[in-house]
Amino acid sequence: MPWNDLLRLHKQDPDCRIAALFAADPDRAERFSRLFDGMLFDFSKTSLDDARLTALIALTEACDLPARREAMFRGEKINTTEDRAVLHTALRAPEGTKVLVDGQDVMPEVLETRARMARFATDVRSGAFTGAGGRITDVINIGIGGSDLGPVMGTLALAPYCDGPRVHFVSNVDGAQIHDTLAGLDPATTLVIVGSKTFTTVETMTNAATARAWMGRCVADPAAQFVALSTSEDKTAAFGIPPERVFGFEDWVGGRYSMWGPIGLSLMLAIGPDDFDAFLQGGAAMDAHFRDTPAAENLPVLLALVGIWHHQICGYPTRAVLPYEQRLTRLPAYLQQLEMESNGKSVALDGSALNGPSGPVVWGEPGTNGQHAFYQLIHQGTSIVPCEFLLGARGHEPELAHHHRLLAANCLAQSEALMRGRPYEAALKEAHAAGLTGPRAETLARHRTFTGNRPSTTLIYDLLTPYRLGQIVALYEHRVFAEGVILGINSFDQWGVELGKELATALRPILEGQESAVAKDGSTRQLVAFIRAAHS
Ligand SMILES: O=P(O)(O)OC[C@H]1O[C@](O)(CO)[C@@H](O)[C@@H]1O
Repeated sequence: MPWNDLLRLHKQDPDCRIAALFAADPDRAERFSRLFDGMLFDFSKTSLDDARLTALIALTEACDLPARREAMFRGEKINTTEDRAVLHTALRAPEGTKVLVDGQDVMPEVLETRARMARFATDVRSGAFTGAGGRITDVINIGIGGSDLGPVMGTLALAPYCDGPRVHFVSNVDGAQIHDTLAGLDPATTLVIVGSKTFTTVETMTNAATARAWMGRCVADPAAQFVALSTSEDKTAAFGIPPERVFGFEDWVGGRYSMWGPIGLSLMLAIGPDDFDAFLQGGAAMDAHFRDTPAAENLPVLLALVGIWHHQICGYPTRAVLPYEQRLTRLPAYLQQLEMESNGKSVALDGSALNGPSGPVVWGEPGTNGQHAFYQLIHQGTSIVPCEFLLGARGHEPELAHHHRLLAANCLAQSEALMRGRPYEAALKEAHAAGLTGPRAETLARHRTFTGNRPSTTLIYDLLTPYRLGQIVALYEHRVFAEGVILGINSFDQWGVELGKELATALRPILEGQESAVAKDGSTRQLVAFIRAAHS
């Protein structure tokens, strides 16, 4: 039983010193790192050794990960609760690939939509497509969750490649966001993209209606400057967007896996179809690697296994994602949806209660900013937080290479400090050297002691190009899938978001004063009363 083996291996040496593993094995860094297509995943600063890694790999065999993976790529309906295939990989598959769903090759339609998107993006970027006031200067992507986070994250990440119209994102139903976004824009030169898989999400439809009313005040035919991205042609037509500006996709693309197709249109408009193609190629390269590489060499599988070691076996409750890459500032938020909406479940695929913990809490912030905020807890708090560092070896600003050297030095210093720590004796010596003596020196030394032995991994690559971003996003997608398979979870549904939506619908007439709050609990009644009072 691999789970029992893993628990036993952890129990045998729960405080195994990572630094001692390095001391015992001069080749540890190489042996616990994997290089793939320009990126190096270094997991040597963890407490994994050969036996532990072998037991983790046995997990992938016990759940038959290779067969499950093939089932996904082959278009089988592995999202069983929604009876859907899971084929976001088709969106980035190269021409010539065949992908069957219910016996039908979906690739001709995928490629046709990709080509239509490229033609439209080229027209907008060149000025061939205009608004009522001429060339499009600004694009607003209205969408939420998977219809927002991927394009926002990608557009920020690839800022050096953005040479199209300015792209803005509105997701929150809080009117403050659309108000502040529209405030600086000219409706006559703005294009509005409404991105929603279902075209029913209340936040998106509310924002879309507000944007249409705003545009309608200056533009005779506002629908002419609207684009829809959705699986639902009926609903986009009912909203008044003509079919030539609707880019459709199928229900086998999950919202949080959808930035590779129509939902990525805002990114394509920003960086252009060629760079968007490079992004797809990076994703496809990671697909081929994930599909064809044995577990011990397979980057997404190894990321999943290291995560399982830390969360399910060592019991560390959260994981920090720390990009030393300011332009990946929204990567942690993107990964929160990808990982927590996918694997935050307590029921296994067969409907039974999950046998152990689900996926962990994922959080983070770019370095070096985080160092001056929450790293204190990471270094000295009582909870151990495994850290995932990401670092580009080069930046896009050669004239600012000294900034980048400092950035890289900080990233490397953090993982070194987390592992090495500073023993009490060293802290005491420093206190003595600073002229302190007796109990004062000892107390200060205790405050300045770092236990160390805190695990981290580093994903390092040359430069954050569109191709590289594609690899990184697909790497994390497959990591989530591999983790879900090992835990026995369906990573592709999200029933846990439904109840809040239903209750919000019921609360709306109560807040409007049309219905009574009497059936609500005391806290909800009190909050309703406070809001109503503020409006009276
Ligand atoms: O694209 P849609 O259908 O508007 O959904 C937006 C988001 O809402 C969710 O369904 C959760 O409420 C996400 O899974 C999805 O990404």
